[in-house]
Amino acid sequence: MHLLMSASRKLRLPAAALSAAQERDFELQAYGFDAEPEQLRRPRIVRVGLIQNKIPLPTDTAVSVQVAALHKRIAEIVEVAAKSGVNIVCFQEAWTMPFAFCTREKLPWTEFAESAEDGPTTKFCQELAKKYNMVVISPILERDETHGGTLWNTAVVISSSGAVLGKSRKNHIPRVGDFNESTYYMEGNTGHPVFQTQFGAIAVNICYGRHHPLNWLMFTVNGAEIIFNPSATVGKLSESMWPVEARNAAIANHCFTCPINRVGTEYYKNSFTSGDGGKAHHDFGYFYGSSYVAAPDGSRTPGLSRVRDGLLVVEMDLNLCRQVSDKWNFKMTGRYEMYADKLAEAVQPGFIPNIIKERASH
Ligand SMILES: NC(=O)NCCC(=O)O
Repeated sequence: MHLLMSASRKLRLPAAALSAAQERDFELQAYGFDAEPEQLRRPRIVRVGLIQNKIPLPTDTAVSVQVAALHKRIAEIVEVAAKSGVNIVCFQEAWTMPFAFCTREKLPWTEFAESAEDGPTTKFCQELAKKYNMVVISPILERDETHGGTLWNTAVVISSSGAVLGKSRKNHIPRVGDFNESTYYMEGNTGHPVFQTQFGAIAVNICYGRHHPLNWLMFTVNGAEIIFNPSATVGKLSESMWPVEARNAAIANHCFTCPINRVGTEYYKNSFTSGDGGKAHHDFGYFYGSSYVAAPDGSRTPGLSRVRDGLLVVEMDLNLCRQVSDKWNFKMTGRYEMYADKLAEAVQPGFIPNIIKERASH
């Protein structure tokens, strides 16, 4: 056997899970990654579930009705995740709402915001977590009443006990295409938290943070073994980058990465523009799904559908992270002290870039 040649293999799921997925009209795929046996550590096997979905109702439906429909849809998919043995489930970015930030309108979209600590969606997820002994990662639009009712793009992490373990706010806010999110919330202030769960050390790098290699790095500096990347992104803009970035992050940081994207096209009654000379339009384009999991050795699962709701179940042995690290030594060979010193200089106003030029000859 080749050392550390883990490729994703197909995983068999219970017939009850497969038939429920078919009845409920979503794709169900399952894969596994292996690691070498070790003498001193037992395998650390964990199953993650990635859920991608379209919004079930038109965007001009009453806010509470849209939220209730999304709760219902997710509950029926999570039930299948439980039947499939999932230990940690993650939903897509801002999963309780249409991705309406393109519009720049405040109402009704800001009404989707909820408390991360005790909002109705967090309570809903706490029930799921307790019922299925599952860690739930719930990315929502957060309203922070303690700080003037400010909005944030936040992933709430709920332990399998049902307790809120904490939250991780989106560090990088896009200013590209129709992603007009900077109208609503600021760059997150929670840093790079890692949540120690009974199934492993996990972190959440929300959507656009995917394009920032140092953002991934910092989560693993804090010890993340699995980094979830709940996203909302569209075909024309990012589909060529999607298969590369999270996979590269898994390799560069000796961890598993789990990018998730929503599906479908969301239509808005009022047209909007985004300052790029384009005609006013009513939608973002299509969200292309394609959620997948990448492993530290560079292998990955196939992606879910580009158009259908889906649940991707992936079993992994977390021992693979240290095995790949011991082989490639990126953490050991990284010159972090050199980068840290130089970056500290580079962010100062008086910084002079180190560029060596040929002297003019006379
Ligand atoms: N939701 C979000 O940050 N989207 C930005 C576009 C992208 O990162 O592909």
